[in-house]
Amino acid sequence: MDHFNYRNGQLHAEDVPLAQVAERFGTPCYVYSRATLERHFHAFDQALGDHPHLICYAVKANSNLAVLNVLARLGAGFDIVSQGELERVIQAGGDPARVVFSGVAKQEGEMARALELDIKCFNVESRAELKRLNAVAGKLGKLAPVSLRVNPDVDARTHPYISTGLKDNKFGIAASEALDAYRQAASLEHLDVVGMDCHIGSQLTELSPFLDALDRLLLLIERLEAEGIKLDHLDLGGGLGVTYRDETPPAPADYAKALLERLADKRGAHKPLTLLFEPGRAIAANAGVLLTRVEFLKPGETRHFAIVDAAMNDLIRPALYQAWQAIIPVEQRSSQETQRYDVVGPVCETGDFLGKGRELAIAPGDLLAIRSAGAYGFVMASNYNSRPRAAEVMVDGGEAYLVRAREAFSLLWAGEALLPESAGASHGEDS
Ligand SMILES: Cc1ncc(COP(=O)(O)O)c(C=O)c1O
Ligand SMILES: N[C@@H](CCCC[NH3+])C(=O)O
Repeated sequence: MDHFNYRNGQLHAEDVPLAQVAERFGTPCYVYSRATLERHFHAFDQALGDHPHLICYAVKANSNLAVLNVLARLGAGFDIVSQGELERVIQAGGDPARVVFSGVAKQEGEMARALELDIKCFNVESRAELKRLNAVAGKLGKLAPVSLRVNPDVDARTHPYISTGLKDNKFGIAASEALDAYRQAASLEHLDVVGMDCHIGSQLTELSPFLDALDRLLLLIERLEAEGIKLDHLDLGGGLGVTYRDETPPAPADYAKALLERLADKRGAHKPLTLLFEPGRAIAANAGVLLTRVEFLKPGETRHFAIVDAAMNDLIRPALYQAWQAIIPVEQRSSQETQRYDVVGPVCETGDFLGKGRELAIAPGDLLAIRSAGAYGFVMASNYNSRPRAAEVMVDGGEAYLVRAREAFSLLWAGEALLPESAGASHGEDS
């Protein structure tokens, strides 16, 4: 569900016609809907009802400051994977006490900064990380709250590049090793064991892998309790999928209900564990579109190309995962005949496509919207081909705000330097 709809043949974001946004801010341009972001956050938050919980939005999905700010104002927590994401959360008004820090290779400096800000929890992914965190916390005279990310070896049945909960994946601590790792954590002086977490993959469209993972974690929690290691929270990660085309993922309410029921079944009268979730895509994907303009139509012998001004450097999901995202005209035309196009960008790679074989009625100069681009869109953009990054706009009711300007060309060489004139003087000389 989102707030991108046609009215009088014009695609709108909330009450703003997208053609107007393109006119004002240029293309390519990401457009986000505040109302959709809010609705998606509430869907999770309300689904948990009275059960103690915290929704920690996964910043990696979309780390635009305005997006983070919208969520911070709703009282969201945040799941981060780098100091960069932490600084963005703080800049956007997020509460560090609601931040959980995931990732397989946290550096000492990143740990120190997170400890200084007193974040809620470190989701630790290896024994070596436990030791490093203990040492950093010791040096700073801090007690680091930790949860161990357990790899439950559950098949998330998603794209192999975004499956994270299998033995073969680099993430987390194997379930078979977890008890021992918890004992180690509990023995380290500067660590405070507070939770357990897992994240088995992204774009999951079925409930069963989540439930299987939960069952495995609950077994471990029981064993830990028997040894006197008591946890306050259980973090079930993110991963809930969205509809890009015809997928039918469970709604956040059904997903939460199923997990709460399983928890009630298995934990009975135990003191309730606070539940944490780390949704990224389910909150942001359908809250954004990428606007692009048709530069040329290029008929070919075997296929026709619609060459647009957005490219794989702006949205890499189609090229990287063969992901399908809807591409629709911003202004509907009834008169033109449709044609099948490969929608491609200006980048010099055959892999630079945004969609293949799309039926469109378009002419050069027309605007297209690539849907479901609010998550893993701008954040994965690059400057490949020395292309500046697209603008980002947030729509709120009838207003459109520029929340990040299109990158200036000067940024493409900021921080670089030519070699000094003297360099290379000895080059090629006989020694
Ligand atoms: C640890 C962790 N938490 C949360 C997420 C967010 O996942 P999603 O966007 O699928 O909800 C990810 C990415 O898959 C992740 O690696
Ligand atoms: N970037 C991926 C999701 C990665 C999830 C991160 N753990 C995508 O666009 O589908």
